[in-house]
Formats: sequence, C-alpha cells, structure tokens
Amino acid sequence: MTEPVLRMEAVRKTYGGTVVLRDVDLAVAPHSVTVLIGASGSGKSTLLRCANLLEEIDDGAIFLDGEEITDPRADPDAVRRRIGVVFQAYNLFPHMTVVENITLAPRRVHGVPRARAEAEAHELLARLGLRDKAGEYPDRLSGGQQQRVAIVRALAGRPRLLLLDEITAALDPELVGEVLSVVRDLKGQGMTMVIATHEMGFAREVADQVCFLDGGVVLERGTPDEVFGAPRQERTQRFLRRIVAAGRL
Ligand SMILES: Nc1ncnc2c1ncn2[C@@H]1O[C@H](COP(=O)(O)OP(=O)(O)OP(=O)(O)O)[C@@H](O)[C@H]1O
Repeated sequence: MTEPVLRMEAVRKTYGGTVVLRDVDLAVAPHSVTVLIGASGSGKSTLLRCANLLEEIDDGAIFLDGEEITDPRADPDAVRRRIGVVFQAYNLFPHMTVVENITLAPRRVHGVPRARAEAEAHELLARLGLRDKAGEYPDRLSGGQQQRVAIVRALAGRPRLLLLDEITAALDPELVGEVLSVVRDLKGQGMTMVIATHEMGFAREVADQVCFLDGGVVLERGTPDEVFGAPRQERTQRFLRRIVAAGRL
C-alpha cells in the first residue's frame, strides 16, 4: 500500500481534562481529499490543529510521509513548512500588499530569495485568478479574494499537504462559490487536502474520503456515497437528517 501523506494513530487530545479527540485514526492517501464533517464542537478544527502541530497531542502518533512528526525530536518548523493551512479568518497583514503577505514567510522564515519568492507568488496568483491584485492592500479586496490570497499564501511553500479549516464560514454567501472553485481546481491538480467544512454539498462532491466526527470520535468514514447516501450509524443519520431539513444538502 502507498504510504499515506498523513497518518494519525490513536490520537487523543484533551483540554483541561476534557477529551476532545479520542482514539482518532486517519489515513490520507497522496492526491486525495479527506473531508471532516460533524456538528460544531465535534473536534474537526482540533484534529487539523494537531496535524499541523499547533496543538500537542496527549497520546497516539502522527506521521507525515511516514515520518513521525509527534516524535519529540521532530522539528515543528520543518514540519509546518510541509503543511499549508488556511483558516476561517484570512489573517492577512493589512499594512502589506498581497504579494508582500504571500512572500513574507518564504523570505523571512524559509530564506527564499526575494526574486524567487515573488516570481512564485505571481505564478500562484495568476493560477487563482488574482493576477492583477498583487500590489493591492487586503482592504481593497473582497472577502472571497482575501481568502484566495490566504490560499496562495498557504501554497507558497509548496506544501505536501493542505489543511483547510472552514475556509468559507466567514464569507458572504455569494463569495463562497469562488473559493470552493479554487479548492476544486487544487483537487484537479492533485493536491492532497484535509478539509473541515459545513458545506455538505461541496463535501459530497469533492471528497474521496468523508469522516464523520462525533464527540471527538471518528464515528463513521467512507466514500461520499457511503457516508451521505447510506450512513450506517444512527448518529450520522440524525446529523444528516438535520442538514437536509435545513436545506443544506
Ligand atoms: N483551546 C481550547 N481550550 C479548551 N477547549 C477547547 C479549545 N479548543 C477547542 N476546545 C473544545 O474542543 C471541542 C472541539 O472543538 P473544535 O473547535 O475542534 O470543534 P469543531 O468541530 O471544529 O467545531 P466548529 O464546527 O464549530 O468549528 C469543543 O468542545 C471546544 O469547546
């Protein structure tokens, strides 16, 4: 079997004695998209934060390309360089232009020469339909454009894996589509991704693997047709019924 890009084994995470992730196993194959679904508070963000070493796990192990990144000897900065992350809030620096925002980490943290970092930034901006925005300041851009810049920033280090945490949750409904379409394109280009989302239609369309989290447990996993079309667990069925009733699937 091909080595998964990301593998979690029996991951346990607690906050002040409360268990937030319990025995989570996950395998993300190269060039595949895993979508995490589940009610608010079920642990989706925490799982992504653990995968990026933004949170320390209490037990278990996490591997990136077969190498244990939760090993105390692993270098967290080197690990994060291989993982791009986009959050709900785009967190662009307002006093920097788009291209400065994108090249900041490659130049300052990873020592990429300015000319090369900027050339890469321009190429990525063009790919994401933002060719003419390189010199703009973030407040001149729509929310959807800012989030696309945040995606470019995450791609700038040529990550092995992209983690997307509710990246459309803060957007006006009419701007959601343009950001999802970028994710669709990235999938088409073979990017390996783990996505936490409440956009169920999108989840069903883009996922190779869907994981339903419930109280910090991966209660059900499978293809979109399996999980959305024929959920086996009663709690998954109930969750999806609520989504359907709300007109979101
Ligand atoms: N820093 C923290 N300290 C204490 N508890 C936390 C912390 N971060 C998250 N939690 C708790 O962990 C649980 C899981 O939260 P998490 O944000 O991972 O859920 P989620 O599924 O991503 O929710 P949402 O869909 O609302 O983003 C929740 O009960 C939350 O209150």
